[in-house]
Amino acid sequence: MTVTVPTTIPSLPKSPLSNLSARRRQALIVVLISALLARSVPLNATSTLRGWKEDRAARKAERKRRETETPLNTPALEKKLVDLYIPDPSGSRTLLVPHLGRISKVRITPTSSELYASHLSSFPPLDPGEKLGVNKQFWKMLIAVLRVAFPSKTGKEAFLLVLHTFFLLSRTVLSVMVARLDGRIVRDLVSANGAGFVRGLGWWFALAIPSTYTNSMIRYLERKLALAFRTNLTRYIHDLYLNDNLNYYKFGLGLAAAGTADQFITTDVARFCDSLAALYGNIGKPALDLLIFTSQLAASLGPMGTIGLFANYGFTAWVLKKATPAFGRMAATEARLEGEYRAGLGRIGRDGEEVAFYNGGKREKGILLAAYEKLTKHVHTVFKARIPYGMTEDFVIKYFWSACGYCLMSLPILFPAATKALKASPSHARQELHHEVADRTESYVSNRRLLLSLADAGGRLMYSGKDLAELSGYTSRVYALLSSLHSLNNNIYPENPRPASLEEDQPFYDLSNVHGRVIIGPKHLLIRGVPIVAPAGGAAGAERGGEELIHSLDMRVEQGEHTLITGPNGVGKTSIARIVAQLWPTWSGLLERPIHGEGGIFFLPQRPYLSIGSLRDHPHTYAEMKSRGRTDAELMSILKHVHLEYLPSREGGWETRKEWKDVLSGGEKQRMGMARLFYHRPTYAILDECTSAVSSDVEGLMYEHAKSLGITLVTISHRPSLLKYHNRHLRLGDPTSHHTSSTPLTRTPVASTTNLTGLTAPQTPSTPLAAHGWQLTTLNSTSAEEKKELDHEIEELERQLGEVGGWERRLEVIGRELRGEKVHG
Ligand SMILES: Nc1ncnc2c1ncn2[C@@H]1O[C@H](COP(=O)(O)OP(=O)(O)OP(=O)(O)O)[C@@H](O)[C@H]1O
Repeated sequence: MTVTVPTTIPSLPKSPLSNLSARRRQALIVVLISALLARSVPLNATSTLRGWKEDRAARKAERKRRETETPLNTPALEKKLVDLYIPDPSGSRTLLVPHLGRISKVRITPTSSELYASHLSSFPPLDPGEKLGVNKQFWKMLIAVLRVAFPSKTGKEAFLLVLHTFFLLSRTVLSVMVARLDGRIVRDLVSANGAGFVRGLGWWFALAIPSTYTNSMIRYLERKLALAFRTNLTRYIHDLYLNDNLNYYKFGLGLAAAGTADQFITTDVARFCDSLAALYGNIGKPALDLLIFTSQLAASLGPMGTIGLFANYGFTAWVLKKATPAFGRMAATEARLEGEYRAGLGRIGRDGEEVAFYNGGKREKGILLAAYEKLTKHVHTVFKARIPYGMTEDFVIKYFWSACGYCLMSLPILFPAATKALKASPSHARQELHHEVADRTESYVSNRRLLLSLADAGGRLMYSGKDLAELSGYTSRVYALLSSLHSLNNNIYPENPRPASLEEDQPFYDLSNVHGRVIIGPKHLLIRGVPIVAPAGGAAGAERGGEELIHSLDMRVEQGEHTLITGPNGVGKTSIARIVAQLWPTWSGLLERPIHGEGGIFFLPQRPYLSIGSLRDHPHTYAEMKSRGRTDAELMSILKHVHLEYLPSREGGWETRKEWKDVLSGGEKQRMGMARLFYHRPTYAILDECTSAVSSDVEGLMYEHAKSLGITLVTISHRPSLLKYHNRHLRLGDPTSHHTSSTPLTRTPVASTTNLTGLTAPQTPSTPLAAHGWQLTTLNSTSAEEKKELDHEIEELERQLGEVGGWERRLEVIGRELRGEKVHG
């Protein structure tokens, strides 16, 4: 009988569990891995370690403090949360975050402007025609975003990554051990070795504990890593989005990337981080598995088998690359459509009352459904594209790979076995049969398990090609957001050539060509030669530039010069405020204004702004109030001036937290705005229709009070009744024809020119101004001197009127003398 014994099968190393030297080898591997990991820690590890230890000690102390506290009930918690955060002179903030009935203190250090400046060159604007996918541009974008998500080689993320890598390596080592043990158990079973079999089972369970722990830790660390990436990106974006350059406003205006910021900052960033953290595990681990398993199998499969294995990898990668649709572009499109749908929902939430009054639910539903349909249609396309791809993937990885595995395994068994069989003597054959079969069984079981793991690793590596493509989509979204914010922050816009269709005399306002001068700090407000232009970004901006509302405005306001701005709807009144507040650019000319806030200039817009927080938070947070020595009594006296003294008792105290924009009436909201003005007492206030919902009597009292506090008012309004609180009047549009009734009927403009440092308005007030004209007049009756002069004039006229009787008598005498009559006396 011919026995096919594969002598060339190098018997697998004895099980590490039963062989001491093998165990030593395993230990050596672990030591080597640890040494490798230790090497990955940079040389300045001592200081890093010290910093890390200090951090850990601080975190431990904070945890202990929280653990010793008894959880609070909601009202007590709310009382403790009187401050949203505690500011620090260094610019950091300690946030008070409620968590499980206790308050966690989280210190947030703002991102430095130097860091933003150093990152600017990494985020050039994305070319709209850029092809999305796993290409050179993708790697560039990924590296740029990683500078934010993974800021330091010695930071928390690096530590997590090292730990993650360690567990990934451990899992591979454990998988090899399990494969060997599997073979060993079956071998003992085949050779009826009961003791060995039981020992094997014992090791089986012993290995189960580190294996399951390793698997759980891998998942945990992957999520921690994703969260750490997200935290870094989110804080960086928040600091860039909500800074003094008003990037949030400009982003909303559509001057940057198309899309809504909330979708970008929430979903897209989260998806990017999850995808990136998972990809490390999905690529790193299988790649490592592939190396280790291949090296383990190479000894069994021989050089031909190993070459075959690599040829197989190459072929699979090529087939899958050919079969992969543009997953990156699809992911980016899906994110954009999700954003549009989300924006629709957000709008209904925000303007719910208005929609309800207009009974606009049906229309909004239509808009929402259309957005949702657009999204589902796209998702459908993605699903469909996945069918052939999934089939190819499954066929290649599950079936083709298994068949190849069997073939490869058969190579050393079938061919060298024949040679060995010829050489084997029949007397030895029977004797060795038992051992050889057992060895072969062990070898087969171990190899099969390794091959299965290899197929699994290879499969995951190939699947991750799709993940990588999707990551490229998310990367492009996060990159677009960061790049847009950087551009906005540095006022960088794409340069647009002047459109040929524009007439010669038409100015072209391109955002990349803004050269007005803005000086913040003077004690006056000066606008000299500034065009009032509504900016336009994107395609609209390229086509016709910004919209000119006023060709050039000159106005100077010194303290005490209360100025009322009137004009027809849409003429550009609020736009002046937008330019002064620097929401819109100063295209040319000069703008000088005080600093924003206390002691400077304050803006009250048409729509009152009320943040979520306590009633007290509206002028200031509790901590800020305390640091400035302001008191509740002072707050109450301010509320009296705006006739809202009933509010704290009606709403349950100063600490009550509510969605104030829904709780207060329109007039109350506007009066709260005035209360904030009185609290901050700026030198100048630009009031834009901010009392339109307040009754005239209260409005008058508030204006008088503002003036008594020394606040110079620049008011935008349609109410002629407000004219009496101002001594100058800026009329926009054509003042001879507009019907806003802001023209004073009883008060005559005494001059059409301003007498302020040579700033002049058009010379003839009666001349109809151009559609985009303006006229600044000084009103007379509020000046004491003018009043005195007028009194003198009246006295003189009355004196002259008193003389009329005498002159009439004299006229009669002269007439009689001329007729020859005799006149006596
Ligand atoms: N965000 C914007 N983007 C582009 N154009 C805008 C924007 N806001 C306003 N405009 C344009 O600027 C014009 C002037 O707007 P503005 O708000 O200054 O008018 P207004 O004089 O204050 O009008 P009203 O009396 O109705 O408040 C509008 O007609 C509009 O065309």
